[in-house]
Amino acid sequence: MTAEPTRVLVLNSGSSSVKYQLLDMVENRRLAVGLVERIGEETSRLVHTPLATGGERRVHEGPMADHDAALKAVAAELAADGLGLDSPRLAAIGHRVVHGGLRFTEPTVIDEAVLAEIERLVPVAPLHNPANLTGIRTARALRPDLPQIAVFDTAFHTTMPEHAARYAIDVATADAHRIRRYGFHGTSHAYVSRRTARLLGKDPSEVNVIVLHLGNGASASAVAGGRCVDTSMGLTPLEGLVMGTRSGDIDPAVTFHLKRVAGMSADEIDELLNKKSGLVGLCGDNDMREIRRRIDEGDEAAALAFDIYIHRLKKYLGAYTAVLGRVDAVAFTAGVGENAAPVRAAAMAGLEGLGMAVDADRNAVRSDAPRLISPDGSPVAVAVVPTDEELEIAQQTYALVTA
Ligand SMILES: Nc1ncnc2c1ncn2[C@@H]1O[C@H](COP(=O)(O)OP(=O)(O)O)[C@@H](O)[C@H]1O
Ligand SMILES: CC(=O)OP(=O)(O)O
Ligand SMILES: [Mg+2]
Repeated sequence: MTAEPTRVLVLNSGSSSVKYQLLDMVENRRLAVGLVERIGEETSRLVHTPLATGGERRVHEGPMADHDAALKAVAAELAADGLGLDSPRLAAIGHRVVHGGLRFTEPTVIDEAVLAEIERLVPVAPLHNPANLTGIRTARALRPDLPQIAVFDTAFHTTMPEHAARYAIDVATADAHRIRRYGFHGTSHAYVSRRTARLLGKDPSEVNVIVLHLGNGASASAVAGGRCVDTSMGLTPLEGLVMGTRSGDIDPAVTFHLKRVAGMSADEIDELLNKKSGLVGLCGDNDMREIRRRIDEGDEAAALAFDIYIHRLKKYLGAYTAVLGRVDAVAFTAGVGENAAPVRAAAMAGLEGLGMAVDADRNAVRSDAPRLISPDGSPVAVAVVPTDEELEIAQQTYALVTA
């Protein structure tokens, strides 16, 4: 008797990391989860947790030159638990792909034409699409017979109206080069906005939610009745909030100034704004835990970086309140949003006029569960809703291959 293929492997390849999960979609459980960090650096680190066997968490440190090496190491870990990629139980592999342009609005079976389109979009997602492509190519080489599905960060944002998606620049130039606001982290914004509605006991179609996805990359979205109507990232994942290493919003003339006055090349400016700006540019650290520790020790650069980060968040909360007209909930998610109570408290401080507040005791609770942190009777519900991009990608992948 051959067991049914009911399992999905999800690969979420970031610029220097891979998060992965193996899930059984019928038994509704995760069999293995893991993370490879610092790919391409001197020492990479793989952390693998074999949930199915109940085995111990395994940690390996050593150099992994690229995403190909990382993925082969992941495949070896899975094989060691009897969950290898050669398993007939595997139904598909689901890949997070960051930039899908306008062409991909749904999960898509990957073929050569799809790969070519993801490749064509590399210039507008230079930190992400190359890693996604390597992940896909390695996975296809390991299991050429298996459906490989791409789930795009941009898909959820394709409902944005033209007045939110267009930049106010010459239309002919914009159209010739497909310059518009695409938005990213869409899988997370979709999952979290729906999960927030459920937390309120409502259908997603009934509620307006502002989602703050605050990870290393960070973005805000305004979701009206389940549809995205605005988001803070644009043509590329550089626009919007202050991030770990990215500037977010700046006057575009800063770039001309850097070129003309500081003599920097386009590539150097790109590197400056994407990798040496944001929190790391302001204070040398991009990890919010380290920044809070330094603030507690009286470090002024860390305190200013934190204040700039919070000021930008408040501006988006105000903007999206105006865009939505009525806000039912604000949801904090991703590494910073889920874990950093001081960020949530500071972002909400003084926003009583918008109907937003946090209860200090509720905000201090540490938990993996979606939860409200606003006081009872608050006009806007403020929530912490852990994201699960991998589950969302697995569900979309399995739905496509079993349709
Ligand atoms: N306990 C914590 N307290 C504060 N910040 C945290 C904590 N845990 C993680 N973070 C922050 O979350 C970030 C990573 O978030 P994550 O959503 O995993 O990002 P990404 O998916 O972009 O790699 C870290 O850089 C750190 O700033
Ligand atoms: C699009 C994006 O910024 O993704 P990440 O947060 O994984 O870097
Ligand atoms: Mg992320």
